[in-house]
Amino acid sequence: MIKAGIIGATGYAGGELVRLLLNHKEVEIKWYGSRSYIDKKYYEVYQNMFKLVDDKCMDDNMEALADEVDVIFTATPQGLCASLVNEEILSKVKIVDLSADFRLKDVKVYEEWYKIQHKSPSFIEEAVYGLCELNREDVKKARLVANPGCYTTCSILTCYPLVKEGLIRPETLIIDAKSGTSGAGRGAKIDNLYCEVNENIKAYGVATHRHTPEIEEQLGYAAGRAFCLNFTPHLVPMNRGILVTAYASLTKDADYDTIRAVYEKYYGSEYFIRILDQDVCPQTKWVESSNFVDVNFKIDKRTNRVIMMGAIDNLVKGAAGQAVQNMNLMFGFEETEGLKLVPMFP
Ligand SMILES: NC(=O)C1=CN([C@@H]2O[C@H](COP(=O)(O)OP(=O)(O)OC[C@H]3O[C@@H](n4cnc5c(N)ncnc54)[C@H](OP(=O)(O)O)[C@@H]3O)[C@@H](O)[C@H]2O)C=CC1
Ligand SMILES: CC(=O)N[C@@H](CCC(=O)OP(=O)(O)O)C(=O)O
Repeated sequence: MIKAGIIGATGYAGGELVRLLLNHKEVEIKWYGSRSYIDKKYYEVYQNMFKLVDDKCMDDNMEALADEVDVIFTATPQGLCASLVNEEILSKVKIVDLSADFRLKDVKVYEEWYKIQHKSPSFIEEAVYGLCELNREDVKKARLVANPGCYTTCSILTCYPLVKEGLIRPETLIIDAKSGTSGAGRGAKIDNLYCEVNENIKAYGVATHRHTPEIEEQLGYAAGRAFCLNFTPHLVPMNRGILVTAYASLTKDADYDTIRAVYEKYYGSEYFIRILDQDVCPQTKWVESSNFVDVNFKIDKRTNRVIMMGAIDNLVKGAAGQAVQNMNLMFGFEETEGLKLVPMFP
């Protein structure tokens, strides 16, 4: 049994971590970190936790926390983890950071897209990008894991097999993505008010969204060359879920069986990635509250393009579920422990 602390336990991603870790056989939560609710009972922030959690919220003192737990999750705004971490802390505990602080290897790219100065660039090189299905062996050895973004997880896993096999032209890739509102966090923002989101759909961050360089970097590693792509996110009136539809020109003629075999090659033995049957398009409802990634594709013979599709729950595989999956690998637990969640429907 290991002890865990969550800095940012009162946010949506942190709250989802609590839900998942309460059902994990090998973990006991010791620290419910907060900024606004210090000394308040955690269940008073989330009444769904009434009679399940009796602890009070604590501060974000990572040094004190490092003496009490084996693993720290930081589910906090961009910049916070980088401002708290140091060598002494990392010599005592493992950290899974759900923010973007250690995802991008080039600190200049981080500072340009996030508009903040990185407070501990010396740990960027060491941090492992925690997309478990692609970096499993490195995650097992890591002290510091950069948990991927929600849009990025879905986009990369949807396109990765065809990029890796050189079956699509990188310069033609366009990723259209849609997210539920929980992706924007629990903080009050006018854009996320009921009247702004309900019965509405809108693109945002067009040509400027900060997940673009993260997707480009990771697909660039797969392609073995720099990637430059269009990524357009949309906000849709649902609580959870990300749906990705990605378009690219094929480098050669390929039929259904050829492309299917490529997806099978990379994902055929992955528990959390489900390659759907021919002509079945992923839906967010089919993965809701689970750690699954549903993927599929369709070849458009008229345009010689392939259309790749993927769906995840942004709070599970896009955040807390993936963080638990990473922790399982880092501590040598069964990778699926605490994560064999059956999707909710309807
Ligand atoms: N929501 C999602 O789908 C996903 C989120 N993420 C990432 O996870 C992180 C958290 O996101 P999310 O849960 O959505 O955000 P929320 O706004 O819902 O939660 C933010 C959390 O951080 C805490 N916090 C804020 N500022 C500080 C501070 N200065 N010191 C300590 N704690 C602080 C808040 O505490 P309090 O409420 O007590 O003030 C709260 O617990 C972000 O980096 C986000 O990018 C990643 C993938 C998906
Ligand atoms: C719907 C919505 O607003 N989504 C957030 C992204 C989700 C997130 O939390 O960002 P990271 O994955 O980088 O941590 C956004 O577009 O900024």
